[in-house]
Amino acid sequence: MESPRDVGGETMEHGERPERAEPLTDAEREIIQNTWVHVYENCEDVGVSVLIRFFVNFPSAKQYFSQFQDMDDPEEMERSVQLRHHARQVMGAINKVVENLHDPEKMSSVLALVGKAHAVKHKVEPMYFKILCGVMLEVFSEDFPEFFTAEVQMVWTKLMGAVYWHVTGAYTEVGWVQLSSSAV
Ligand code: HEM
Repeated sequence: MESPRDVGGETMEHGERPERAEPLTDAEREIIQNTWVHVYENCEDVGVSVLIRFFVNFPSAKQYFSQFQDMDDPEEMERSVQLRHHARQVMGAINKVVENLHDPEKMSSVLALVGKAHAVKHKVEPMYFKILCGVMLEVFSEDFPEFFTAEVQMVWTKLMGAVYWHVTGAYTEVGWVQLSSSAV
């Protein structure tokens, strides 16, 4: 099991929520949009790789998925319809965020919806979002080393910090109280 990459912001368990997500500059937005194009062209493959890495390294995250909670074999996971479906959903939501970087309200409403659904419907421990954001960055950087230079990775870390900030904001709004440190 690996320790999660830090995508910025303190965990909710520590109760130290930054007042706002660090805003992106115009140049940073452009960097994200230019690099995302390459990732999104391979949306499904990259999304599936991200989720397999996530579930292999953090097996407790499988508990929320009825169809593969008992699966350990990455090849079997790759064939799971539910995993592939969630990979598309995750990548689709990130695409919406990237498309709306210039519109903070839209970006925040997209992520608030994601946060609310995961808190209320799926009851996912929010710490897993931080972990998954870190895994996304790791896989994007490994799969597209020519685009994800150190500078680009830093900008993406900032975006992932914003994603986590908005998602956890929605958890707070719906009164999430199930705080535990069992995620890692
Ligand atoms: C940036 C991270 C994530 C994004 C953008 C995302 C996006 C989505 C979307 C758009 C849906 C469908 C909407 C809905 O059900 O209302 C969904 C469903 C779901 N998500 Fe996520 N998700 C993320 C992270 C996670 C994590 C970390 C977990 C658990 C460890 C998780 C577990 C689930 C489950 C269990 C479902 C329902 C799946 C099903 O019905 O087959 N998600 N996700």
